Amino acid sequence: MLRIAVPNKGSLSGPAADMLHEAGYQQRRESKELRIVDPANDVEFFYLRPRDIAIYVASGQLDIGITGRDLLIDSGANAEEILPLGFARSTFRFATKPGTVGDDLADLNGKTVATSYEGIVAKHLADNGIDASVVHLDGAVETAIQLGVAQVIADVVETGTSLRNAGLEVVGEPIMKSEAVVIRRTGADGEETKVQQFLRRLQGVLVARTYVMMDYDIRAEHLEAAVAITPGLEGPTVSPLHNEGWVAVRAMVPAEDAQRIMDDLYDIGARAILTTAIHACRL
Ligand SMILES: Nc1ncnc2c1ncn2[C@@H]1O[C@H](COP(=O)(O)OP(=O)(O)OP(=O)(O)O)[C@@H](O)[C@H]1O
Ligand SMILES: O=P(O)(O)OC[C@H]1O[C@H](OP(=O)(O)OP(=O)(O)O)[C@H](O)[C@@H]1O
Ligand SMILES: [Mg+2]
Repeated sequence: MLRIAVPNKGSLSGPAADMLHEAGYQQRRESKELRIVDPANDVEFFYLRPRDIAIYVASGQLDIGITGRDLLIDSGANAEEILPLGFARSTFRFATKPGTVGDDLADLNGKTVATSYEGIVAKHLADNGIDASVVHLDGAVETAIQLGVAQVIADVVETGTSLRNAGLEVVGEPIMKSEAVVIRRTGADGEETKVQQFLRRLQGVLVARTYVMMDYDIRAEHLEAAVAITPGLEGPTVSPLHNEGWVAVRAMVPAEDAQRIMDDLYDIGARAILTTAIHACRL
């Protein structure tokens, strides 16, 4: 049975459960459940603190886990990212009160940096030869500056609202970009067939979320121009129509471009242009 770690709280937990549900896996019914078995899919899910997931996966007790890239790197655990999942996207940045330090990393010399991600910050400072102290806080680190615990913070930024509310601004280059990822113990090869099947299911959800199916009719002489607009994945399906000189074309297109593609197809003579959602797929 495949043993999988899933975030039990925080920004990762809801979207991770939604994605697993869309991939056809049973998920827990209430938030206090710490473990469930999905016998139909031969999978066992463990609901763990996001920060601990890389440690469990690295220990070899769990085959795979879903966590944040930043949490994986911060943990220093012997696990690696095998599939990015496109949700819980964030940037990890330094921030401070305006005027405290400039954009040069060297300005952090001698300063105190508060963060919940001590591993990432200490390594970044050391790699860049900066001599700054790091104070570990569990969360709400934006307040550390007002309360005098640090002059600088390093934290997850998504919309920037938390920083603005605390009267802070980002300084320097982003330290890293993060999103939810599937992780596995570095070099692991156990349960290979089941792991690959699990990854294909999640990839199927990612594709279903990012592509739509587009169908249209076009005169045969404009087909090449239409195929250039909708090349599909392995080339579009082209079928003859009952009306001589016309063909029907079917191709997957990126959902975010669908409206522009429909305009472009219309302009070269395509008609009866339809888009439909993809609910699941295996590429
Ligand atoms: N506002 C946010 N937007 C997007 N991703 C976020 C946000 N806050 C945290 N994350 C991501 O979520 C993961 C951290 O999850 P974790 O559950 O530890 O913290 P959290 O979501 O801040 O929850 P909490 O601190 O309430 O427990 C990291 O990968 C981080 O990049
Ligand atoms: O840029 P924003 O959209 O404001 O998002 C970033 C904020 O979200 C997270 O905080 P959370 O609410 O999880 O609280 P925490 O600091 O206690 O983790 C993160 O730690 C930042 O504070
Ligand atoms: Mg948080």
